Amino acid sequence: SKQTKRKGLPLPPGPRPLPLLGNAHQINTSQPWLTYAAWGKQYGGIVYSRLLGQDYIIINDENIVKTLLDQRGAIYSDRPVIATYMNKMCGIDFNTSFLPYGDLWRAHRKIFHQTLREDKAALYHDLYLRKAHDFVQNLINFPGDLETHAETLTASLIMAVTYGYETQIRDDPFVNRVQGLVDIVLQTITPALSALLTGLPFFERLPEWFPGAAFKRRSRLCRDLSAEVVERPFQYVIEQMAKEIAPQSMVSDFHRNAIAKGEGDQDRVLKEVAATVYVGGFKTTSSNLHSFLLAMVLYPEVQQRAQAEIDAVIGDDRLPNFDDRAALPYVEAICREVLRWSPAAPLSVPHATSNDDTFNGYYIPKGATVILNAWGIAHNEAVYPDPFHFKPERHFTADGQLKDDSLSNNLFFGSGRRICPGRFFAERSMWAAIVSVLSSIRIEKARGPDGKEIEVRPDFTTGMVIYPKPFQCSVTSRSATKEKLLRGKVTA
Ligand code: HEM
Repeated sequence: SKQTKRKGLPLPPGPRPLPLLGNAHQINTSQPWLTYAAWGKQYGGIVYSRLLGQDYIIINDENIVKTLLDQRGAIYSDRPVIATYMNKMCGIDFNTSFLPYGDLWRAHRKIFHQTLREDKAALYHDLYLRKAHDFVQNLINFPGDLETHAETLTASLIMAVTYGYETQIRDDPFVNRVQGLVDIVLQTITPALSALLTGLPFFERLPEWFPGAAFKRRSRLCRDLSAEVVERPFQYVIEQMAKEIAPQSMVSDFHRNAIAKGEGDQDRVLKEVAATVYVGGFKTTSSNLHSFLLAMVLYPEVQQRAQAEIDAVIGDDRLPNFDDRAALPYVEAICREVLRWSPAAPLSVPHATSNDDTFNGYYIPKGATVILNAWGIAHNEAVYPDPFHFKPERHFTADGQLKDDSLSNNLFFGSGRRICPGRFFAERSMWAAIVSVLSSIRIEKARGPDGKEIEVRPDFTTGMVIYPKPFQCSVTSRSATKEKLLRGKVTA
């Protein structure tokens, strides 16, 4: 056919006809990355499939990810048209993540680069630690609500770094508004839309997906909420700046510079970028923290080894800080293993080609959705033996050195020009939370009334972003001194 013969080259191999919908039993509908990984084994590192007239290229190999998404960034940096459409439907047109590859997207990335690149993300070290200490105290006081604590930590970090705004522990007006918007977005990103984004359904049968009355109501609510999410916190910073009491933040930083350079007209883009931080950073970061807690419950020997490392370096009379980071390689390996063991975005965020291309003798059509199967790569036993086992040791060389890799330069933050611009901030806030938890508390399986341990299974939700299903655990303080130190740092 015309499709397969263009340039005389075949499309990459893949299942034909696609065993889809009619043959739903052949695919795993709740974890499409499993199906993609199986296709990877059968057809190779690059696979072609087609759904509802759309071309999908699925990549199951890290080297191919680098070659295409990274080295051929000029072709592989667009987003699928359906993603842009989804932004509109959810009332979040401001969202950088789904903007088409073009000038507006470039203006967004420029602001991210100026405010959250590595040296800028490092300006907030005290903040990451202070919020991490609040997190540990919440875990000690209310161990039954891990997910809420992970989300509270993430929300308060995001609001502080973006706007210099200190959130209230409960019912914060800004957080509630953004949370409302995130909830609507999650409701709107139905399984059907996810299917179009990722090429495989997250559902058994094709449901109704076209906008009905409920959807129209929702989208009006979305637009109102969205306008507030973009405007209100920004105005807050401008007011704080006028009173000269605005702390360091992404918005105050950029705004001050822009005014100094006579570029005050960048405000609209700045507002949109700031509002995007929540959309991009909230569920992903809290998912990783939640997975870390789950791993610690399931792998007590890993927890003990990390605690021994921390105790040897830090002792009992202070808490860890960023100066200790290089001396704690095992903690570093735990952070890497969290990202690998349970990638928060198992299929990353889909890219799209803005031109035809050829690769290894295959034809890659323009407009194809390109999927990075992050979960599949992370669980390829040829690269990561015993892939379901949480094993920080795998990040060390045979002679005991931490492998030459950095946490932020990691496939699980995506690849190429669209790579996650929040990775330096995410990486540092994750490290601060993980090292603070390990140094101050012990997390274990909870015990039932019969005194027996309550079993915990590593079960995860499904969707574009995944996180552990609720599990029980017990939390105990490791040291009275550290508990006091934690409290000493807490803001009223
Ligand atoms: C551990 C936490 C996080 C993980 C695992 C993560 C992961 C990702 C991934 C996989 C992508 C897609 C990259 C690609 O298309 O190749 C992405 C994009 C993005 N992330 Fe993150 N992210 C995290 C935290 C954050 C934070 C804290 C922010 C905000 C500061 C953020 C903002 C964004 C934005 C704006 C994009 C879209 C970039 C674009 O389309 O150009 N992320 N992230």
